[in-house]
Amino acid sequence: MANYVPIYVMLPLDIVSSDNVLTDKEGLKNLMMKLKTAGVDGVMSDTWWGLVEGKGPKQYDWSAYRSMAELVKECGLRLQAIMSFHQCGGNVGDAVYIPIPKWVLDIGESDPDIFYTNRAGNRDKEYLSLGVDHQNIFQGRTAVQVYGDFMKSFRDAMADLIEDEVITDIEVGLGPAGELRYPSYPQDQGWVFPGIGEFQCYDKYLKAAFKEAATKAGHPEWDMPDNAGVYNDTPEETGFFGPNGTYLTEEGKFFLTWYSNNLIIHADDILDEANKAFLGCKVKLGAKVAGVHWWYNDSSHAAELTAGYYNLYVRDGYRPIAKMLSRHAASLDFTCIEMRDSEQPAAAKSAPQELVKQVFSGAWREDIDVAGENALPRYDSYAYNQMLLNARPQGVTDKGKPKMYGVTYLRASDDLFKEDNFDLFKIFVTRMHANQEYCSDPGKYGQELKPLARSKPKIPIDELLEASKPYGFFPWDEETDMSVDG
Ligand SMILES: OC[C@H]1O[C@H](O[C@H]2[C@H](O)[C@@H](O)[C@@H](O[C@H]3[C@H](O)[C@@H](O)[C@@H](O[C@H]4[C@H](O)[C@@H](O)[C@@H](O[C@H]5[C@H](O)[C@@H](O)[C@@H](O[C@H]6[C@H](O)[C@@H](O)[C@@H](O[C@H]7[C@H](O)[C@@H](O)[C@@H](O)O[C@@H]7CO)O[C@@H]6CO)O[C@@H]5CO)O[C@@H]4CO)O[C@@H]3CO)O[C@@H]2CO)[C@H](O)[C@@H](O)[C@@H]1O
Repeated sequence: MANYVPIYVMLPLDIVSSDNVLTDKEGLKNLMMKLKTAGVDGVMSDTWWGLVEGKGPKQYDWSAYRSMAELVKECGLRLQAIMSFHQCGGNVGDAVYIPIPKWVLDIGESDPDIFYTNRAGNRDKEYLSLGVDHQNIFQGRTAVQVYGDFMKSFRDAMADLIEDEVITDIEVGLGPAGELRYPSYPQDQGWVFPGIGEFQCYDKYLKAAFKEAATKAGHPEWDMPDNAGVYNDTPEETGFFGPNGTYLTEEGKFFLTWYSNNLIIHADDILDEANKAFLGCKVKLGAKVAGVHWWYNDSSHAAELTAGYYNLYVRDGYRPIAKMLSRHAASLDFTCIEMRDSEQPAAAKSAPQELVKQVFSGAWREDIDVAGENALPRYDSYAYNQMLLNARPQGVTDKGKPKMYGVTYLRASDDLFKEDNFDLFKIFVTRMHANQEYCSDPGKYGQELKPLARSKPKIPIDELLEASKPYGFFPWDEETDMSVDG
């Protein structure tokens, strides 16, 4: 079974209503039973902070999500639960609007700087700015404490389902769309693909933190960029990302290091809370990293930089993240594994295939597990074959390595269940399993769940950054040996 890659399917975003009720239990059960007939291993679902802690601080109501998780068990599936500390709405495919809790938004009324802010002063209410991670302003708690309490409450509410190994994965929400990133490309502020996006660090908390860092570095005169353009610019249109741009100067490098380090520290702190919350539980922690593939082939990697991934030809922006995850034994869940370079518009200088290779290679070098998702809904064999290739980049091997820890398909929908689409999807599932029967015991394919041990000691940021030295990629086959067409 060594080559078996488990496959999960994302549940619809709106299974729980805005008043925190599981609206169509029967319909959801049918959907899951249908997925079960395809042989999938499990499902992934958001658990929205805005719904569960919506009534007030620490007033958790898990009843709807418990019902959902019990259904998962009844259907013989496993559950990957997302700790969704973000808003639903504002990203590609967001069919419903679920804000963060009202009592938190109310705090934002008097202190709008709790939200990520672009240079023009626009606030993004999808997720709290990491600038307030350690600010004691949430009715006596810091943001990190609020996230930690939510996860402990989840563990208490779901203890039996964790014990029964129904809930096996915890995706820790670390930013907008649940991904570890800044909201640099918000559609509701006018961003369209493939705009370079904007830095989002102009709230008062992050501005003060930057001034302090620059002063400590002996440059009190350094400031955040004022020449990085606007959402839909190309790199050349800006002074920051253009040829010989500011990003290559000492001041630019200092800013980019600070901006991207913030994200790593943010994730490290919250994962530490997650580790404490799930200590001793047989679950795997995971963190999502967004597939920002546009402008990857431009020297500036502008879109990755504004998202907080300080990745250049001469600097690996992802492996330090993987190294940080290694201390929590967490998986890196990367989110554009279906895409091929040839499908992208030339003007976007996009390279999803190389990006996937880079991110996966870095993670495997740091000895952590890699999981993945498709970024956009796809039902065609090209997308499935690309996902299969990335799941086992060297095909079926004696040792079953390298291979992904799991793949989560985005997403269950009426389109997926159309006869032709679903028939192909079933073949895809079988191929993910390397043409083997569905297996209910992850131990048989080397993924036995062990009780979560305490995170290893903190790795100083300078040590994490040693991993930014670029290395080559792992060897990758040209095409999968498990094509859905075969
Ligand atoms: O429940 C869990 C979470 O779920 C949601 O978050 C997930 C999110 O939904 C995912 O997209 C993913 O997030 C990332 C992703 O990793 C990043 O790569 C990035 O996505 C960008 C994408 O990579 C870019 O290519 C670009 O996409 C644009 C695309 O390139 C354009 O061509 C166009 O696509 C249109 C297409 O032109 C149009 O024909 C049609 O196509 C569909 C077709 O109609 C249909 O028949 C079928 O064949 O499928 C076709 C493909 O969908 O519609 C397309 C879509 O409108 O526009 C695209 C959008 O501009 O930009 C993308 C960014 O906008 O960024 C994503 C967000 O960070 O993973 C997330 C995490 O799981 C929820 O948002 C979360 O709240 C939940 O927690």
